[in-house]
Amino acid sequence: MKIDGRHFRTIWTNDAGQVEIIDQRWLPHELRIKPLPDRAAFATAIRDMWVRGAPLIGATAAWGVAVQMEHDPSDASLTETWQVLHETRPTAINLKWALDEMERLLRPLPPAERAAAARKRAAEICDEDVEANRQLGAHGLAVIREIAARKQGRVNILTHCNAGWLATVDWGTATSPIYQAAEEGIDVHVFVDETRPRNQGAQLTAWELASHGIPHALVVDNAGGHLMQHGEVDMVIVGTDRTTANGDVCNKIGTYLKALAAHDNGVPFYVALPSPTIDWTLRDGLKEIPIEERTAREVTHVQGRAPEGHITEVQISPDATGARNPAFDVTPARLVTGLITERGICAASPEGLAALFPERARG
Ligand SMILES: CSC[C@H]1O[C@H](OP(=O)(O)O)[C@H](O)[C@@H]1O
Repeated sequence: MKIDGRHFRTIWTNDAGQVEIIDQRWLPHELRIKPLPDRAAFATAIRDMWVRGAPLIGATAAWGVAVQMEHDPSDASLTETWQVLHETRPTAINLKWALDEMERLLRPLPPAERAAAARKRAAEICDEDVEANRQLGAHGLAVIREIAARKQGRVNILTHCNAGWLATVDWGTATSPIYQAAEEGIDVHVFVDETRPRNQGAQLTAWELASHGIPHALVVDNAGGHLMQHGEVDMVIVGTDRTTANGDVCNKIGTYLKALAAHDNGVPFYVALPSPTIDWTLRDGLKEIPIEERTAREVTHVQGRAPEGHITEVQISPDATGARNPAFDVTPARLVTGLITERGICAASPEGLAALFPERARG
C-alpha cells in the first residue's frame, strides 16, 4: 500500500536482488528499511517481530530459504534451514506452509538448480498473497456494502491487532475489505483495538488507516464490549494466524473476548484469511493449536516516543512483578459469523470450508 504516496510492499528485493523489509518495530514513529542478508537475519526478523503477521511470516520464510540456497544449496542446508526458520514462532501456520512449499519444490532438484528455483517460488508466494488478499477483500466488501445499504449511513467496524497490509505482503486480510469499501466511497469508520501487549493496533493498524485517510479511533482493548452494547459497532473483522478445518480461529490474544462480546450483542464477527492460513490437519483449535508464550517484558514494559522525539521503552509495573504473556487465543467456530477467503465467504464449519475448498475435503 502507499506510504506518503509511494507504493510499498512489506518485503521486496532491491535493484541488487537483496531482500529488504520494513522493520515494523519502529512504526508508527520511524520508517526503517532493513536488508536481510543471510539466514540468521531472517530468523531474527521473524522471531523478534521485525516482520509479523501470518502471511508475511510465511513470505519472509520463503525468502529466507531462497537466500540460504544462494549460500549453500546442499541437502543438509535445506534441512537445517527448514528447522531454523520453523522454530522462530510456533503459532502462524503460514510459516510451516511456506517452508513445506519450498521443501517440496527444492528437495527433488539438483543443488545447483535450487537457488534460482527458490527465488522464483518465493517471489510467486508473495504475488499469490497479494492477489489472495485482494480477492478476499472483494468478497468482504460485499458484507460492508450490505450493512451500508441497510443503515443508509456510516459503517462502524471494530478490528483487533494488525491484520493489515503490514501483516501480509500487501492489502492485508481484515483491512482489505475496509480499503476497498473506502475506495468505493462507502463511509466506513474503524475502532482500532490498541492490542496489548505489543500494541499492533495502536502502532500499526492506526498508522495504516491514517496513511490512507480512513476515519478511525483508537480504543483500549477493554472498550469493545461496551461499544457493542451501545450499538456502536456494526461488524467485527479480524485476521487469523491459524484456522482449523472445522473453523476454530487462532488469533492475537483478546480476539476471543471480542467474539464473546459480539455474540452477546448480535454483532457479526468475521475472520478474513487467505487459504494458506487454514490448517487442514486440525479439528480442535483449543486443544491442538500451539500458543506462543512471549517474554514477560512485553507485558511489564511499553514502547513509545519520548517527548524529546526518540523511541524508548518504559516499565509500567513493579520490579518484583512477573507476567504471563500468551500471544494468541482461540475463538471457537460457534462464535464466528463467517470466514472471508479468496474463494468467497463461508460458514466457520467443515461443510463451509469444504464447499469453498472441495479438493481439501477429499483429503
Ligand atoms: C493477517 S495475520 C495477522 C495476525 O498476526 C498477528 O500476530 P503477530 O503480530 O503476533 O504476528 C495477529 O494475530 C494478527 O491478527
